[in-house]
Amino acid sequence: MLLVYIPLVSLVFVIYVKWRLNYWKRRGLFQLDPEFFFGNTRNEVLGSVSKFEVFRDRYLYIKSVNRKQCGMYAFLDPWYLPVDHQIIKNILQRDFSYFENHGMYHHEKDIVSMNLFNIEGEAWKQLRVKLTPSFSSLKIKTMFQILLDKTTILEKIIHSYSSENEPINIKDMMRRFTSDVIASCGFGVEANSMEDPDNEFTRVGMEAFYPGLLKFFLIETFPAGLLANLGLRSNGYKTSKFFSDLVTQTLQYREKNSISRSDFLQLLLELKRNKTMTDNEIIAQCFIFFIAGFETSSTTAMFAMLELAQNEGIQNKLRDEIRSVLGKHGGDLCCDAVMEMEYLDKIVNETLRKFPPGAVIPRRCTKTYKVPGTEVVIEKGTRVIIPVWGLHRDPEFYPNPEEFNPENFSTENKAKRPDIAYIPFGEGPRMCIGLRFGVLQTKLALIALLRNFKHTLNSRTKTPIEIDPEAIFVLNIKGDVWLNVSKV
Ligand code: HEM
Repeated sequence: MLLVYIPLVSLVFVIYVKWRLNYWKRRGLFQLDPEFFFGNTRNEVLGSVSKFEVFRDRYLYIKSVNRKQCGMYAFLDPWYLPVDHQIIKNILQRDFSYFENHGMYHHEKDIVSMNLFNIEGEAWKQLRVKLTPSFSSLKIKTMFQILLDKTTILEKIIHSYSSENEPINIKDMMRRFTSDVIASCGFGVEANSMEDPDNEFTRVGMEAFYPGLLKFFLIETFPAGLLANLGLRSNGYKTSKFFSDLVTQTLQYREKNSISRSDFLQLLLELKRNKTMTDNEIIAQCFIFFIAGFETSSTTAMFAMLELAQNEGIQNKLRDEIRSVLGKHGGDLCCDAVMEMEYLDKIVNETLRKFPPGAVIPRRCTKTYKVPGTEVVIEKGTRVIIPVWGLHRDPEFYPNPEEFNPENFSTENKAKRPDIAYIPFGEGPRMCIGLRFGVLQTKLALIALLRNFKHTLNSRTKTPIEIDPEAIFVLNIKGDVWLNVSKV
């Protein structure tokens, strides 16, 4: 009997898989050739290649065969990949109401997962409205002094490396700088990770960022309710507990001692006093500010330094600008001085173009959508991938996309391409809420590193660089980046 059933069940399975992997063809959409069962994601799931590079190259391939969009499969799950800039713009802006969710795992039992990035629909809208004032230019100006204090520490540390003629591991140093900034501006906690390498904050941040491919696969594949009830914590049990305890204790301390401080937690505490936010909601938002804020900015500063260390002319020009603007401000590193540094702005933009931390942006279709100007219909529930890195490396928008050229951001060159060709912070109502803060901390790190020091690439840095396949949420380099530093 078994001999009859096994081949029969196998046959039914094969037919089912093939039928699933024909989903896009049946809907009249060009599709990437899927592999049996794995679809188009085998190499990413096995960790042999970075999913960010895969999507960048897919974008370039699909454009090269003159297609505007395509279908693909994560195992048997159909995903939609637009490459036409107008379709992408519609999804992110005009037709946002069809694609308002990131489609990320979240469940109430997993407190930190209920954060602004993950939650959906009406709950997201309401929370976004409540949190937006916390990130206004004015609020960020009130945190400037905290940022400045951390910048001064960074500069002192760089000074000691140069005096001792020691190379700096800039990847690690930038992580420590941004985690100290966010811990302090976020919740008034002095993480001191720049001075204390074994600090808990950096460890916790790394655990959240590198969950491992297996856990990522589970989260992407199985229903959130099932996983949460089985005890899964998307960002690790220790990370969740660390944040819950830290925020709860800080909240209690401030309430008990009537302490007020100009940081994000204070703004959340005011929402709690107005009865518009609960303790658990506060914990989740503190968590996402830390997680979304530290690795994105630290990799931006790291990639910028990697480029500058290899482009002496650009590095010198930037240092000249920093010195000249600070000179006009009597040597005072103030918010206005940072805003006046136009070349620095171009360099940060060019870094975010060449190496966008959010190299793909996920969306979930929330209402069945007909792609304008085509017959293609995207069903409710379909995963959509916005190929940010592909747009940023598209020769149609950037004539020499592999070259690090800050002049890509001259007024003249910006006017030559559509705005949507540059979206390191996403676009539309769901774009990054911490944009200003992220850019400011990156710029301050670069000022501290460059105004009095010259950097070159140390031979311990592996070139050409490799992208880390295990970096799942934020684009990163495999291995470390070492720089020689000397006083100028
Ligand atoms: C260079 C620095 C940064 C980059 C490149 C970056 C990039 C991004 C991107 C690509 C998104 C998704 C946007 C979309 O779906 O359209 C995002 C969302 C988000 N970012 Fe950032 N980010 C940065 C810094 C920060 C900082 C400093 C914070 C907080 C302190 C932050 C908090 C968030 C949050 C909470 C969201 C979710 C917004 C929502 O879903 O409504 N980010 N970021």
